[in-house]
Amino acid sequence: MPDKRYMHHNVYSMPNWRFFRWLLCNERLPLNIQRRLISGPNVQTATMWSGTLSTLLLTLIGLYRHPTPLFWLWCLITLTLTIYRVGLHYQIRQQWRRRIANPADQIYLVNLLWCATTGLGTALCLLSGDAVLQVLVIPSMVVFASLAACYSHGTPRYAMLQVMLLDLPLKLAVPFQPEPWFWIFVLQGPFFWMGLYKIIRALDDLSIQALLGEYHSQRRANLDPLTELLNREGWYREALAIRGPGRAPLPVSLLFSDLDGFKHINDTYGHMTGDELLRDIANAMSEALRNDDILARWGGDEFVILLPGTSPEASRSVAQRLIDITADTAHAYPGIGLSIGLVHCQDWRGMDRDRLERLVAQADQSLYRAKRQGKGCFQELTEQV
Ligand SMILES: Nc1nc2c(ncn2[C@@H]2O[C@H](COP(=O)(O)OP(=O)(O)OP(=O)(O)O)[C@@H](O)[C@H]2O)c(=O)[nH]1
Repeated sequence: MPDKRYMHHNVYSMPNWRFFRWLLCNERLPLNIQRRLISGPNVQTATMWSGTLSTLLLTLIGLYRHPTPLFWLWCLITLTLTIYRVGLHYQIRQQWRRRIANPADQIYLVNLLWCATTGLGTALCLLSGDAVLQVLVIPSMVVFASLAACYSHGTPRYAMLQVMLLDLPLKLAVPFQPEPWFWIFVLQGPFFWMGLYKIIRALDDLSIQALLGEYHSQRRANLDPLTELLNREGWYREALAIRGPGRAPLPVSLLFSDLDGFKHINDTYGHMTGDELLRDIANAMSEALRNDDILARWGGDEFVILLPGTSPEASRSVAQRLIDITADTAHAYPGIGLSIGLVHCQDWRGMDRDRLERLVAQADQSLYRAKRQGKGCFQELTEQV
Protein backbone atom coordinates (compact mmCIF):
# COMPACT_ATOMS: atom_id res chain seq x y z
CA MET A 1 0.00 0.00 0.00
CA PRO A 2 1.66 3.29 -1.04
CA ASP A 3 2.28 5.81 1.70
CA LYS A 4 -0.45 8.49 1.42
CA ARG A 5 2.04 11.28 2.03
CA TYR A 6 3.75 10.49 -1.25
CA MET A 7 0.70 9.78 -3.38
CA HIS A 8 0.39 13.37 -4.60
CA HIS A 9 3.77 13.11 -6.31
CA ASN A 10 2.36 11.59 -9.44
CA VAL A 11 -0.87 13.53 -9.62
CA TYR A 12 0.11 15.73 -12.55
CA SER A 13 0.52 14.64 -16.15
CA MET A 14 3.70 15.56 -17.95
CA PRO A 15 3.44 18.87 -19.82
CA ASN A 16 2.48 18.75 -23.49
CA TRP A 17 3.45 22.24 -24.58
CA ARG A 18 6.99 22.40 -25.84
CA PHE A 19 7.86 25.51 -23.79
CA PHE A 20 6.72 23.83 -20.58
CA ARG A 21 8.58 20.65 -21.42
CA TRP A 22 11.76 22.72 -21.73
CA LEU A 23 10.92 24.61 -18.56
CA LEU A 24 9.96 21.64 -16.43
CA CYS A 25 11.49 18.41 -17.72
CA ASN A 26 14.96 17.00 -17.39
CA GLU A 27 14.77 14.49 -20.21
CA ARG A 28 17.97 12.72 -19.17
CA LEU A 29 16.13 11.33 -16.15
CA PRO A 30 13.64 8.42 -16.13
CA LEU A 31 10.04 9.50 -16.58
CA ASN A 32 9.03 8.49 -13.05
CA ILE A 33 11.67 10.78 -11.59
CA GLN A 34 10.74 13.65 -13.89
CA ARG A 35 7.19 13.30 -12.64
CA ARG A 36 8.25 13.40 -9.02
CA LEU A 37 10.45 16.45 -9.62
CA ILE A 38 7.60 18.29 -11.29
CA SER A 39 5.48 18.16 -8.15
CA GLY A 40 5.81 21.70 -6.88
CA PRO A 41 3.60 24.13 -5.02
CA ASN A 42 0.70 23.52 -7.41
CA VAL A 43 0.30 19.98 -6.28
CA GLN A 44 -0.20 20.46 -2.59
CA THR A 45 -3.65 21.62 -1.64
CA ALA A 46 -2.60 23.42 1.56
CA THR A 47 0.18 25.39 -0.19
CA MET A 48 -2.11 26.34 -3.02
CA TRP A 49 -4.78 27.61 -0.66
CA SER A 50 -2.35 29.57 1.55
CA GLY A 51 -0.66 31.24 -1.48
CA THR A 52 -3.87 32.17 -3.26
CA LEU A 53 -5.76 33.32 -0.17
CA SER A 54 -2.94 35.49 1.16
CA THR A 55 -2.50 37.28 -2.19
CA LEU A 56 -6.25 37.76 -2.42
CA LEU A 57 -6.26 39.29 1.04
CA LEU A 58 -3.39 41.64 0.15
CA THR A 59 -5.19 42.81 -3.00
CA LEU A 60 -8.34 43.48 -0.93
CA ILE A 61 -6.36 45.56 1.57
CA GLY A 62 -4.77 47.44 -1.34
CA LEU A 63 -8.18 48.07 -2.88
CA TYR A 64 -9.63 49.22 0.46
CA ARG A 65 -6.85 51.77 0.93
CA HIS A 66 -6.63 52.85 -2.74
CA PRO A 67 -9.81 52.20 -4.74
CA THR A 68 -8.14 53.29 -7.99
CA PRO A 69 -8.55 51.51 -11.38
CA LEU A 70 -5.11 49.84 -11.08
CA PHE A 71 -5.89 48.35 -7.66
CA TRP A 72 -9.28 47.21 -8.96
CA LEU A 73 -7.49 45.53 -11.89
CA TRP A 74 -4.98 43.82 -9.58
CA CYS A 75 -7.78 42.56 -7.35
CA LEU A 76 -9.98 41.32 -10.22
CA ILE A 77 -7.13 39.52 -12.02
CA THR A 78 -6.06 37.87 -8.74
CA LEU A 79 -9.65 36.82 -8.03
CA THR A 80 -10.06 35.35 -11.54
CA LEU A 81 -6.76 33.49 -11.29
CA THR A 82 -7.70 32.18 -7.84
CA ILE A 83 -11.02 30.77 -9.06
CA TYR A 84 -9.40 29.28 -12.17
CA ARG A 85 -6.52 27.81 -10.18
CA VAL A 86 -8.68 26.25 -7.49
CA GLY A 87 -11.05 24.82 -10.15
CA LEU A 88 -8.15 23.33 -12.12
CA HIS A 89 -6.56 21.92 -8.99
CA TYR A 90 -9.64 19.92 -8.03
CA GLN A 91 -10.39 18.94 -11.65
CA ILE A 92 -6.86 17.55 -11.97
CA ARG A 93 -7.17 15.52 -8.77
CA GLN A 94 -10.48 14.10 -9.88
CA GLN A 95 -9.15 13.18 -13.33
CA TRP A 96 -6.15 11.56 -11.75
CA ARG A 97 -8.39 9.29 -9.67
CA ARG A 98 -10.35 8.38 -12.82
CA ARG A 99 -7.07 7.66 -14.62
CA ILE A 100 -7.47 10.36 -17.26
CA ALA A 101 -4.55 12.54 -18.37
CA ASN A 102 -5.07 16.02 -16.96
CA PRO A 103 -4.55 19.56 -18.32
CA ALA A 104 -1.38 20.04 -16.31
CA ASP A 105 0.01 22.66 -18.74
CA GLN A 106 -2.78 24.99 -17.72
CA ILE A 107 -1.92 24.87 -14.05
CA TYR A 108 1.77 25.48 -14.74
CA LEU A 109 0.69 28.50 -16.79
CA VAL A 110 -1.77 29.79 -14.18
CA ASN A 111 0.94 29.54 -11.56
CA LEU A 112 3.24 31.73 -13.68
CA LEU A 113 0.43 34.22 -14.27
CA TRP A 114 -0.16 34.33 -10.53
CA CYS A 115 3.55 35.08 -9.96
CA ALA A 116 3.53 37.83 -12.60
CA THR A 117 0.36 39.41 -11.17
CA THR A 118 1.71 39.28 -7.62
CA GLY A 119 5.02 40.79 -8.79
CA LEU A 120 3.25 43.62 -10.62
CA GLY A 121 0.95 44.17 -7.64
CA THR A 122 4.00 44.52 -5.38
CA ALA A 123 5.44 47.13 -7.72
CA LEU A 124 2.10 48.93 -7.64
CA CYS A 125 2.18 49.03 -3.83
CA LEU A 126 5.72 50.42 -3.90
CA LEU A 127 4.68 53.12 -6.37
CA SER A 128 1.59 54.00 -4.29
CA GLY A 129 3.87 55.46 -1.62
CA ASP A 130 1.58 53.93 1.05
CA ALA A 131 3.91 52.75 3.84
CA VAL A 132 1.36 50.29 5.26
CA LEU A 133 0.92 48.56 1.92
CA GLN A 134 4.68 48.54 1.31
CA VAL A 135 5.31 46.91 4.69
CA LEU A 136 2.59 44.31 4.11
CA VAL A 137 3.22 43.43 0.48
CA ILE A 138 6.97 43.59 -0.11
CA PRO A 139 8.01 41.06 2.59
CA SER A 140 5.12 38.79 1.51
CA MET A 141 6.45 38.79 -2.05
CA VAL A 142 9.95 37.90 -0.76
CA VAL A 143 8.43 35.00 1.18
CA PHE A 144 6.47 33.84 -1.91
CA ALA A 145 9.64 33.96 -4.04
CA SER A 146 11.61 31.96 -1.46
CA LEU A 147 8.81 29.40 -1.10
CA ALA A 148 8.50 29.10 -4.88
CA ALA A 149 12.25 28.42 -5.07
CA CYS A 150 12.10 25.73 -2.38
CA TYR A 151 8.93 23.99 -3.54
CA SER A 152 9.84 24.06 -7.24
CA HIS A 153 13.49 23.14 -6.74
CA GLY A 154 12.95 19.95 -8.79
CA THR A 155 12.37 22.14 -11.84
CA PRO A 156 15.13 24.79 -11.60
CA ARG A 157 14.19 26.77 -14.70
CA TYR A 158 10.57 26.99 -13.66
CA ALA A 159 11.58 27.91 -10.11
CA MET A 160 13.85 30.75 -11.29
CA LEU A 161 11.20 32.05 -13.68
CA GLN A 162 8.73 32.25 -10.78
CA VAL A 163 11.31 34.10 -8.66
CA MET A 164 11.96 36.61 -11.46
CA LEU A 165 8.28 37.18 -12.18
CA LEU A 166 7.65 37.84 -8.51
CA ASP A 167 10.68 39.99 -7.78
CA LEU A 168 11.72 41.82 -10.96
CA PRO A 169 8.76 44.27 -11.18
CA LEU A 170 9.65 45.62 -7.71
CA LYS A 171 13.22 46.32 -8.83
CA LEU A 172 12.02 47.92 -12.05
CA ALA A 173 9.61 50.19 -10.14
CA VAL A 174 12.28 51.63 -7.84
CA PRO A 175 13.50 54.42 -10.23
CA PHE A 176 9.89 55.61 -10.62
CA GLN A 177 9.28 56.44 -6.96
CA PRO A 178 10.84 59.24 -4.87
CA GLU A 179 12.35 57.36 -1.87
CA PRO A 180 16.13 56.88 -2.48
CA TRP A 181 16.51 54.27 0.27
CA PHE A 182 14.43 51.82 -1.78
CA TRP A 183 17.39 51.55 -4.20
CA ILE A 184 18.62 48.97 -1.70
CA PHE A 185 16.16 46.52 -3.35
CA VAL A 186 17.97 46.95 -6.66
CA LEU A 187 21.38 46.43 -5.04
CA GLN A 188 20.16 43.35 -3.17
CA GLY A 189 18.58 41.83 -6.31
CA PRO A 190 21.56 39.93 -7.79
CA PHE A 191 22.53 38.53 -4.35
CA PHE A 192 18.96 37.48 -3.62
CA TRP A 193 18.60 35.75 -7.00
CA MET A 194 22.02 34.12 -6.76
CA GLY A 195 21.25 32.89 -3.23
CA LEU A 196 17.93 31.39 -4.32
CA TYR A 197 19.52 29.87 -7.42
CA LYS A 198 22.15 28.14 -5.25
CA ILE A 199 19.46 26.81 -2.91
CA ILE A 200 17.45 25.52 -5.87
CA ARG A 201 20.49 23.76 -7.37
CA ALA A 202 21.53 22.22 -4.06
CA LEU A 203 18.01 20.92 -3.32
CA ASP A 204 17.61 19.73 -6.91
CA ASP A 205 20.85 17.72 -6.76
CA LEU A 206 19.85 16.25 -3.43
CA SER A 207 16.40 15.23 -4.70
CA ILE A 208 17.78 13.74 -7.91
CA GLN A 209 20.33 11.63 -5.99
CA ALA A 210 17.68 10.40 -3.56
CA LEU A 211 15.14 9.65 -6.30
CA LEU A 212 17.72 7.88 -8.48
CA GLY A 213 18.73 5.69 -5.52
CA GLU A 214 15.10 4.82 -4.85
CA TYR A 215 14.46 4.27 -8.57
CA HIS A 216 17.33 1.81 -8.96
CA SER A 217 16.44 -0.19 -5.88
CA GLN A 218 12.79 -0.28 -6.94
CA ARG A 219 13.77 -1.41 -10.42
CA ARG A 220 15.80 -4.21 -8.94
CA ALA A 221 12.79 -5.24 -6.84
CA ASN A 222 10.53 -5.10 -9.88
CA LEU A 223 12.71 -6.95 -12.36
CA ASP A 224 12.96 -10.63 -13.17
CA PRO A 225 16.65 -11.49 -12.71
CA LEU A 226 16.83 -14.03 -15.56
CA THR A 227 15.32 -12.01 -18.42
CA GLU A 228 15.54 -8.51 -16.91
CA LEU A 229 11.92 -7.97 -17.88
CA LEU A 230 9.48 -6.68 -15.28
CA ASN A 231 8.23 -9.20 -12.76
CA ARG A 232 4.56 -9.42 -11.74
CA GLU A 233 4.66 -6.62 -9.18
CA GLY A 234 6.60 -4.34 -11.53
CA TRP A 235 4.08 -5.07 -14.26
CA TYR A 236 1.11 -4.21 -12.01
CA ARG A 237 2.80 -1.00 -10.95
CA GLU A 238 3.50 0.14 -14.50
CA ALA A 239 0.15 -1.00 -15.83
CA LEU A 240 -1.79 0.87 -13.15
CA ALA A 241 0.19 4.04 -13.92
CA ILE A 242 -1.19 4.23 -17.48
CA ARG A 243 -3.27 7.30 -18.27
CA GLY A 244 -5.32 7.81 -21.41
CA PRO A 245 -5.23 11.05 -23.39
CA GLY A 246 -8.16 13.28 -22.39
CA ARG A 247 -11.72 12.09 -21.98
CA ALA A 248 -11.86 9.53 -24.81
CA PRO A 249 -12.11 5.85 -23.82
CA LEU A 250 -8.75 4.09 -23.86
CA PRO A 251 -8.89 0.60 -25.42
CA VAL A 252 -6.33 -1.82 -24.04
CA SER A 253 -5.50 -5.45 -24.79
CA LEU A 254 -3.87 -7.92 -22.46
CA LEU A 255 -1.96 -10.96 -23.72
CA PHE A 256 -1.18 -13.94 -21.50
CA SER A 257 1.34 -16.14 -23.30
CA ASP A 258 2.94 -19.46 -22.46
CA LEU A 259 5.62 -21.34 -24.37
CA ASP A 260 4.63 -24.70 -25.82
CA GLY A 261 6.82 -27.74 -25.23
CA PHE A 262 9.33 -25.88 -23.06
CA LYS A 263 9.64 -28.67 -20.49
CA HIS A 264 11.14 -30.82 -23.22
CA ILE A 265 14.05 -28.36 -23.65
CA ASN A 266 14.94 -28.59 -19.97
CA ASP A 267 14.61 -32.34 -19.98
CA THR A 268 16.61 -32.82 -23.18
CA TYR A 269 19.24 -30.04 -23.20
CA GLY A 270 19.36 -29.04 -19.53
CA HIS A 271 18.27 -25.99 -17.56
CA MET A 272 21.11 -23.76 -18.80
CA THR A 273 19.89 -24.09 -22.38
CA GLY A 274 16.32 -23.54 -21.16
CA ASP A 275 17.41 -20.33 -19.42
CA GLU A 276 19.21 -19.10 -22.52
CA LEU A 277 16.18 -19.75 -24.68
CA LEU A 278 13.93 -17.87 -22.23
CA ARG A 279 16.30 -14.88 -22.38
CA ASP A 280 16.42 -14.93 -26.20
CA ILE A 281 12.65 -15.08 -26.45
CA ALA A 282 12.25 -12.28 -23.90
CA ASN A 283 14.68 -10.08 -25.90
CA ALA A 284 12.96 -10.86 -29.18
CA MET A 285 9.56 -10.02 -27.68
CA SER A 286 10.78 -6.71 -26.22
CA GLU A 287 12.22 -5.70 -29.56
CA ALA A 288 8.97 -6.53 -31.33
CA LEU A 289 6.85 -4.37 -29.02
CA ARG A 290 6.38 -0.59 -28.81
CA ASN A 291 7.89 1.43 -25.98
CA ASP A 292 4.44 1.93 -24.44
CA ASP A 293 3.68 -1.80 -24.27
CA ILE A 294 4.32 -3.41 -20.90
CA LEU A 295 5.95 -6.80 -21.01
CA ALA A 296 6.63 -8.99 -17.97
CA ARG A 297 7.84 -12.47 -17.25
CA TRP A 298 5.00 -13.82 -15.16
CA GLY A 299 6.87 -16.92 -14.04
CA GLY A 300 8.30 -20.11 -15.60
CA ASP A 301 7.69 -19.89 -19.35
CA GLU A 302 4.83 -17.39 -19.13
CA PHE A 303 4.92 -13.78 -20.39
CA VAL A 304 2.21 -11.16 -19.95
CA ILE A 305 1.91 -8.10 -22.17
CA LEU A 306 -0.31 -5.05 -21.92
CA LEU A 307 -0.95 -3.07 -25.11
CA PRO A 308 -2.34 0.37 -24.21
CA GLY A 309 -4.32 2.26 -26.85
CA THR A 310 -4.59 -0.82 -29.09
CA SER A 311 -7.70 -1.92 -30.97
CA PRO A 312 -8.70 -5.63 -31.04
CA GLU A 313 -7.53 -5.92 -34.69
CA ALA A 314 -4.11 -4.42 -33.90
CA SER A 315 -3.69 -6.65 -30.84
CA ARG A 316 -4.49 -9.75 -32.92
CA SER A 317 -1.68 -8.86 -35.28
CA VAL A 318 0.67 -8.28 -32.31
CA ALA A 319 -0.29 -11.73 -30.95
CA GLN A 320 0.41 -13.35 -34.32
CA ARG A 321 3.72 -11.44 -34.58
CA LEU A 322 4.81 -12.75 -31.16
CA ILE A 323 3.90 -16.31 -32.15
CA ASP A 324 6.00 -15.98 -35.34
CA ILE A 325 8.93 -14.35 -33.54
CA THR A 326 9.00 -17.11 -30.91
CA ALA A 327 9.01 -19.76 -33.64
CA ASP A 328 11.91 -17.95 -35.39
CA THR A 329 13.92 -17.49 -32.20
CA ALA A 330 13.49 -21.13 -31.19
CA HIS A 331 13.86 -22.58 -34.71
CA ALA A 332 16.74 -24.78 -33.53
CA TYR A 333 14.38 -26.54 -31.09
CA PRO A 334 11.50 -28.23 -32.89
CA GLY A 335 8.24 -28.29 -30.98
CA ILE A 336 8.73 -24.91 -29.29
CA GLY A 337 5.91 -22.47 -29.94
CA LEU A 338 3.79 -19.87 -28.20
CA SER A 339 0.13 -19.94 -27.19
CA ILE A 340 -1.62 -16.70 -26.28
CA GLY A 341 -4.80 -15.76 -24.47
CA LEU A 342 -6.04 -12.31 -25.45
CA VAL A 343 -8.53 -10.17 -23.63
CA HIS A 344 -9.80 -6.83 -24.95
CA CYS A 345 -10.74 -4.09 -22.56
CA GLN A 346 -12.78 -1.37 -24.27
CA ASP A 347 -12.05 1.32 -21.75
CA TRP A 348 -9.16 1.34 -19.34
CA ARG A 349 -10.45 4.35 -17.37
CA GLY A 350 -11.15 3.57 -13.73
CA MET A 351 -8.88 0.48 -13.78
CA ASP A 352 -7.79 -0.68 -10.34
CA ARG A 353 -5.83 -3.63 -9.00
CA ASP A 354 -8.89 -5.88 -8.50
CA ARG A 355 -10.25 -5.27 -11.98
CA LEU A 356 -6.80 -5.76 -13.49
CA GLU A 357 -6.36 -9.06 -11.66
CA ARG A 358 -9.72 -10.18 -13.08
CA LEU A 359 -8.53 -9.13 -16.54
CA VAL A 360 -5.38 -11.23 -16.14
CA ALA A 361 -7.50 -14.21 -15.03
CA GLN A 362 -9.70 -13.83 -18.11
CA ALA A 363 -6.64 -13.73 -20.38
CA ASP A 364 -5.44 -16.89 -18.63
CA GLN A 365 -8.76 -18.59 -19.45
CA SER A 366 -8.30 -17.65 -23.13
CA LEU A 367 -4.80 -19.08 -22.99
CA TYR A 368 -6.20 -22.32 -21.67
CA ARG A 369 -8.54 -22.45 -24.68
CA ALA A 370 -5.60 -21.76 -27.04
CA LYS A 371 -3.69 -24.67 -25.49
CA ARG A 372 -6.72 -26.92 -25.95
CA GLN A 373 -7.09 -25.79 -29.56
CA GLY A 374 -3.73 -27.40 -30.33
CA LYS A 375 -1.22 -24.68 -29.19
CA GLY A 376 0.77 -22.21 -31.34
CA CYS A 377 -2.28 -19.98 -31.71
CA PHE A 378 -4.25 -17.32 -29.83
CA GLN A 379 -7.77 -17.21 -28.47
CA GLU A 380 -9.56 -14.06 -27.44
CA LEU A 381 -12.44 -12.66 -25.47
CA THR A 382 -13.77 -9.26 -24.46
CA GLU A 383 -13.49 -8.16 -20.85
CA GLN A 384 -16.40 -9.37 -18.77
CA VAL A 385 -16.86 -6.79 -16.05
N1 LIG B 1 15.22 -23.38 -17.70
C1 LIG B 1 14.22 -22.91 -16.94
N2 LIG B 1 13.09 -23.60 -16.86
C2 LIG B 1 12.08 -23.12 -16.11
C3 LIG B 1 12.20 -21.91 -15.41
N3 LIG B 1 11.03 -21.69 -14.75
C4 LIG B 1 10.22 -22.73 -15.04
N4 LIG B 1 10.84 -23.60 -15.87
C5 LIG B 1 10.32 -24.82 -16.42
O1 LIG B 1 9.39 -24.49 -17.46
C6 LIG B 1 8.48 -25.57 -17.60
C7 LIG B 1 7.12 -24.97 -17.74
O2 LIG B 1 6.14 -25.95 -17.65
P1 LIG B 1 5.00 -26.14 -18.72
O3 LIG B 1 4.54 -24.81 -19.25
O4 LIG B 1 3.99 -27.04 -18.12
O5 LIG B 1 5.80 -26.94 -19.85
P2 LIG B 1 5.48 -27.04 -21.37
O6 LIG B 1 6.30 -28.16 -21.88
O7 LIG B 1 5.75 -25.71 -21.99
O8 LIG B 1 3.95 -27.40 -21.42
P3 LIG B 1 2.82 -26.75 -22.36
O9 LIG B 1 2.71 -25.34 -21.93
O10 LIG B 1 1.59 -27.52 -22.07
O11 LIG B 1 3.29 -26.89 -23.76
C8 LIG B 1 8.65 -26.48 -16.37
O12 LIG B 1 9.34 -27.63 -16.75
C9 LIG B 1 9.54 -25.66 -15.44
O13 LIG B 1 10.42 -26.46 -14.69
C10 LIG B 1 13.42 -21.21 -15.49
O14 LIG B 1 13.62 -20.13 -14.92
N5 LIG B 1 14.40 -21.74 -16.28
